[in-house]
Amino acid sequence: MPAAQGVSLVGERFTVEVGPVAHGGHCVARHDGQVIFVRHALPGERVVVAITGGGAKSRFLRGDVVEILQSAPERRTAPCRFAGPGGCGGCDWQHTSAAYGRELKRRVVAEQLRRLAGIEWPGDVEPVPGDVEGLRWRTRVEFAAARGSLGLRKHHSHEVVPVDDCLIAVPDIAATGLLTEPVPRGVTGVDVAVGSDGEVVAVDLPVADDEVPDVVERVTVPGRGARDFAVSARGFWQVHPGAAAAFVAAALDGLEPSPGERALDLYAGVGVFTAFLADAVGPAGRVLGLEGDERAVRDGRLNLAGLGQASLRRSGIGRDDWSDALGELDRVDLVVLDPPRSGAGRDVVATVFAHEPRRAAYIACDPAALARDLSYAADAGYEVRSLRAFDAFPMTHHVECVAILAKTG
Ligand SMILES: C[S@@+](CC[C@H](N)C(=O)[O-])C[C@H]1O[C@@H](n2cnc3c(N)ncnc32)[C@H](O)[C@@H]1O
Repeated sequence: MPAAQGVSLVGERFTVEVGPVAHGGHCVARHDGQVIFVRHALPGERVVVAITGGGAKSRFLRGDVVEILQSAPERRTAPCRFAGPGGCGGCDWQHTSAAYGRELKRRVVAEQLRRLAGIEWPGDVEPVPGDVEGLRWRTRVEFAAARGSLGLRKHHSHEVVPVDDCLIAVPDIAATGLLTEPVPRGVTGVDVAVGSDGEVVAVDLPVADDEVPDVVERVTVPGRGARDFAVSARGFWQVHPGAAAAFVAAALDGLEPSPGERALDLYAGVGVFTAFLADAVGPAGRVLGLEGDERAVRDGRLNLAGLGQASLRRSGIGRDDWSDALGELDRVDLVVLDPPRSGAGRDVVATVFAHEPRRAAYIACDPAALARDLSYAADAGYEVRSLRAFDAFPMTHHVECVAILAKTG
């Protein structure tokens, strides 16, 4: 531990009153004035917490609940036997219902928007259509190998907890038998993806990108039809089967694209927004998707075959000369921004809004990054017209937002 953090407090136990939920899957408590981010707690509980990180002079400590002295009414026994202190780090909120998990996420989204963007958000976190109590939804899982078997990592650790099932994963994943079979020598992990047609692809790691097969993902958007997307079994794809369609519907409902409009899809992946936008703007319109990953661009071009008004270019958004690519469009009416967890950042946001789009849809997997980018958009003269949040990762702290922006005023 760095000297600046003082004497390590790891292993110490303190009795604390648990305060509000915080971004990251924990609640805030205090001991002797020092903040502790407590996992496996719920607001309003009185618990004994064992410190797992930090020292006497640290800005904050981390800890796990090891005893519950007074439980919250929303607490339940985790359905998964691998969840909990010292267990698998994949889920944060197994010890409550999916509905209360959404309430906790609502508080986090509202707090991030208020604190970082000065926005009061009155919304709720919506379940993704088709979700059943937050279990058995995940269609892609990365298992790590250790001591001859597969498992999932502990929170903030490389240590692997062997598992024979994962209750948030679709049943087809455990049904492969992989989790109970010995792992061959040299295999460091297995990535499993289940396509929407039920095909299960398991890829031993390490592997070269080019050797990873595609799976097919069908996206059906009410009122906008169905499209199939080929995507690498290790490439980016929404892991909740209802998520991609829910986000496309929310984005396009907010953008209200018209025939002939010009649209930009930034961080386009394998082209899911590009394709549905292309359908909406029609042959007289134009859609340009930009994506940095070579394999995603290759798959995306195949997915867009037959849509003459759509193109996908490889571009490192925010890196050298990326904005030159925008010259392919004679104007920008609509924008979709779907950046990675770190957000788009001030420069990308400023560049995009300098084109004065009629509307933009921002799809965000991190509410703090979203709030920061919305504040940059406000500096560029754009305000939030609507913001929906989706529980696309039940039982975890992750939450996805779709914000629609238009010119202020
Ligand atoms: C959250 S995913 C969204 C993908 C796609 N819109 C979808 O819904 O399937 C973010 C995408 O941004 C890409 N990406 C990350 N950083 C990038 C950058 N600087 N320039 C271009 N693409 C980037 C990733 O490869 C990934 O495909």
